[in-house]
Amino acid sequence: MQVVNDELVKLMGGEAADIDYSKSKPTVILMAGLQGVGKTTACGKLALYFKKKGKKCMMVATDIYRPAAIDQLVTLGKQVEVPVFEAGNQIKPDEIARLGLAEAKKRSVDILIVDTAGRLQVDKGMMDELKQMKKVLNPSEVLLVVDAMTGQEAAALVSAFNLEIGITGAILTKLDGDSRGGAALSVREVSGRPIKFVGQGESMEALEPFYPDRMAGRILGMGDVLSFVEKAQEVMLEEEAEELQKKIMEAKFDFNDFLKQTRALARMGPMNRVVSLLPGMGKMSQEQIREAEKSLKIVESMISSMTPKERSNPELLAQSPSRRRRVALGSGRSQEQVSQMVSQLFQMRARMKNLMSIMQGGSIPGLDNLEEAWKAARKVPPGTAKRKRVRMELKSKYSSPQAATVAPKGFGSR
Ligand SMILES: Nc1nc2c(ncn2[C@@H]2O[C@H](COP(=O)(O)OP(=O)(O)OP(=O)(O)O)[C@@H](O)[C@H]2O)c(=O)[nH]1
Repeated sequence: MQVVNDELVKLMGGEAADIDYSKSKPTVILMAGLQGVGKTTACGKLALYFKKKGKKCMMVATDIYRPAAIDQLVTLGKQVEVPVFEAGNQIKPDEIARLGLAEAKKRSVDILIVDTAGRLQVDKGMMDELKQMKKVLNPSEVLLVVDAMTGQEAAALVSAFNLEIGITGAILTKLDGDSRGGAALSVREVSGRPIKFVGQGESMEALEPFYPDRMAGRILGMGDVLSFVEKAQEVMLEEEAEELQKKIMEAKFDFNDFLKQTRALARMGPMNRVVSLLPGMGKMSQEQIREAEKSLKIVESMISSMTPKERSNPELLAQSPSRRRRVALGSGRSQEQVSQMVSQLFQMRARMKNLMSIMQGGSIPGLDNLEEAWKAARKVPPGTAKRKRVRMELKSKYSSPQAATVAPKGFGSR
């Protein structure tokens, strides 16, 4: 498995590839791809990504064929607060591009992102138009936007674009879908060019740099513990986590803590995406994940109809059938659902206490010293060979299938 993983990583370029910034402003990024792959959405996401890095951005709308395309980009521009240059749909795309570039220079913009029209399939007209725009713009990047759901035809598509106009990289979109992202292999293998970003949802925040090692883990169904930890750190402060760990140790985990956890989990992104990051959990079907989400909603509705005292003292509910009846009525659930939920909390307390006592001796079997190793990895400067080696060691140690412990039946599960 490790050998296959390493070969996949190599196949996809080894490590993340950054945008090639031009020496003189603006760095021009020309977006290309078939219709409906997510080019326009990717423009908005890229604009937000660079804006967060402190770059001054502007987008150019050159898709004069699809009626709503210009409005769509203008709307996305408003959403991410990045200006969009458009000149209606009566001027030729390369002329709009020329005017947009001039405007970007006037405003001394750092990054200019040019959206283009997609077609249902690769056609000569589309290629000629893109060639013309490339001549006008002389872009630093020509990014081919590929839908991750594309199957084997991705290879033909990538080579057509690369041969005709020459791409510098790709963006793989819709990775939040069921696909494992195998199209990533075609992009690199066929064009020799790196994937630079991945899109994981319709929202403007759902864009991340592409990490070959993480994608390899995903393709092999080994999850991606490192991305999971990063996401968890984004939604939960370290001190909160420590305070929670203390409560678990003392078997005092209550319904308030449970609510906090479910809300933190919701902030990490769509459940199917979060679950796919956990080793061994990739096998959960979409149906099971939807079931789990439904159970969480039911549990949350019952917790919300508890009094604050009951939330922090679940014993009150365990001892009083009338309290349980009131909660059932208040949440529109049955009394046995409330009783089951209360007893599951106590079971969870016992199980988590047991898990913690194992960890007290060092760590969870198979994930020993993950925290220390993780901290050490983050100290090594990114982009260095050492960092790559440390990440590969982390990866091999914590994301292999044997490290995957099947999660105990969760709270509210059937
Ligand atoms: N789930 C998901 N949907 C996406 C993603 N990126 C784009 N979409 C959706 O895919 C559809 C097409 O996106 P567009 O950005 O309009 O695609 P396009 O390539 O610009 O299409 P044309 O303008 O017709 O060429 C829209 O409904 C987007 O919301 C993604 O990463 N995940």
